[in-house]
Amino acid sequence: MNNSNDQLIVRELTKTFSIATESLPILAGVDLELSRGDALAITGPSGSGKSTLLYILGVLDQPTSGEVIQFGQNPFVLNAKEQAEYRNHNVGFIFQDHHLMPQFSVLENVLIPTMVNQEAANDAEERARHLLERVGLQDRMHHRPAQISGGERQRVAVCRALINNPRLLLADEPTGNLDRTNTESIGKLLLEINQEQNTILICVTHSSELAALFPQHQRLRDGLLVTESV
Ligand SMILES: Nc1ncnc2c1ncn2[C@@H]1O[C@H](COP(=O)(O)OP(=O)(O)OP(=O)(O)O)[C@@H](O)[C@H]1O
Repeated sequence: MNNSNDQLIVRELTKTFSIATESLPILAGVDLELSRGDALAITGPSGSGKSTLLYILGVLDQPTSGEVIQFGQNPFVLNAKEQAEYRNHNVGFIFQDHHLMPQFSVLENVLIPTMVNQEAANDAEERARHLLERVGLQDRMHHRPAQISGGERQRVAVCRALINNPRLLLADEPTGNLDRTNTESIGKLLLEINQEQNTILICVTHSSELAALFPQHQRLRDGLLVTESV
């Protein structure tokens, strides 16, 4: 039986943006249930609300209505400071653009999220080194982001997302700037790490090649998630 402490549960989630007097419904009742170890790719047309959904799941935006329970907790009842702590402890983000700090080394970039997490800071450097070794960057730790390749930069971003041991890993078009070979290798890396660290992995992508690697695939259409046959 599934334990709700290990689950992400979304029921009837809606999101409507209001611009002046216009209201723009984007998510129209999304249902989703995932457990630790699950990996889901979400595809859908441009503007269908994929990033909006991911931002809500990452507690970076509020739903308009509906229920979101993550690991037995509703993060939307928390105040802003508590939400920031919740995100830091539970959620890892990977974006299309790596957002690495150019003036810091690869190792320092991976350590940034530990600076506000005292608990994680203890053995942080050892874990950062271990993660960078895990993704094959043991010889690039002291390079600056400009001194490594695009695929390597995205591997650093993966390590940075993992440094606080998140239970939920969210990737928004993580291979959008990469070629086919790097797309496949980042996709496989995310899926291997998802299994090794028992995370819930959700990846939004336009790449059908990347989505095809995932054991679960849903499409966002007309504000709803629809299962795609694999
Ligand atoms: N803060 C906002 N205020 C108003 N409208 C917004 C806001 N954020 C997103 N939208 C609108 O919501 C819709 C969905 O945007 P979203 O970025 O989630 O789509 P997407 O499926 O991720 O698109 P893409 O594949 O092009 O990245 C878009 O039409 C966008 O203009």
